[in-house]
Amino acid sequence: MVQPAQAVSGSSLITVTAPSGAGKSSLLAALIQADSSLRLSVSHTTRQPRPGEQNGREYHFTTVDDFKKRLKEGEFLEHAEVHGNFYGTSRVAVLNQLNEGYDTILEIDWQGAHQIRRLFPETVSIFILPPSITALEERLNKRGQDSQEIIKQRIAAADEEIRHASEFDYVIINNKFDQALSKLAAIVQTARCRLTRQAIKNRDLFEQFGINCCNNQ
Ligand SMILES: Nc1nc2c(ncn2[C@@H]2O[C@H](COP(=O)(O)OP(=O)(O)O)[C@@H](O)[C@H]2O)c(=O)[nH]1
Ligand SMILES: Nc1ncnc2c1ncn2[C@@H]1O[C@H](COP(=O)(O)OP(=O)(O)O)[C@@H](O)[C@H]1O
Repeated sequence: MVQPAQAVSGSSLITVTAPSGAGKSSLLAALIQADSSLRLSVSHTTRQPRPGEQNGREYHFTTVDDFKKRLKEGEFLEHAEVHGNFYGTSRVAVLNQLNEGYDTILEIDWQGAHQIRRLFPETVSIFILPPSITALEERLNKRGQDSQEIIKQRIAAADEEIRHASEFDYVIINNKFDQALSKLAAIVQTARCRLTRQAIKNRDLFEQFGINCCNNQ
């Protein structure tokens, strides 16, 4: 069986999924700050920017028409509708990052993680749980960036999202932030070793994904 794109350049592809407010963005920001060889993929979304969010940094913000056009043109490695908005991962951007030698994290919902797992079975998938639904609600309120209506919608969706946690390779409960961060860092490190070993076996994917050959294996 052909193996994942992460393998082709010796870089790893990892997915991180969590209900809104569980703390995935905060954990990933801290992880990436401490490790310059890790990169996050910047998704396209039709959601409205929150206060402080910058186009091209948190997301590439776009319209529904533009998103659908990109989708039709095959631009996305995976995509999903989440909380009434479209989200998608740019195929070219991810493959370029992997090619440049960056281990790449996709912060995507369970539907996207499912698509990535089907495309690249060796991808390591991580699900982050909040300690409780009450904590989730408190965190979304404390974050203070969404309306009460949106917060309610996200809390209501959390139950269904959490049902998918058992499909993931690893589940982390984000109760104490520093402990969750240590666990995430350890899992990412293990994933990188595993995926780099796998890379050596999968050179046939270079051509399939249009990736330049690398010299580091
Ligand atoms: N499938 C998929 N999901 C995404 C993508 N980008 C973000 N998401 C997910 O969309 C959901 C909503 O994200 P967002 O609106 O930023 O809200 P947040 O979860 O409260 O930070 C989260 O579950 C994200 O992981 C993507 O490119 N693809
Ligand atoms: N372990 C934690 N304990 C308390 N608050 C947290 C913890 N982790 C994250 N938060 C806070 O919860 C809120 C939501 O976190 P965020 O990273 O935006 O979640 P997500 O990206 O999953 O929607 C933020 O205000 C963040 O500072």
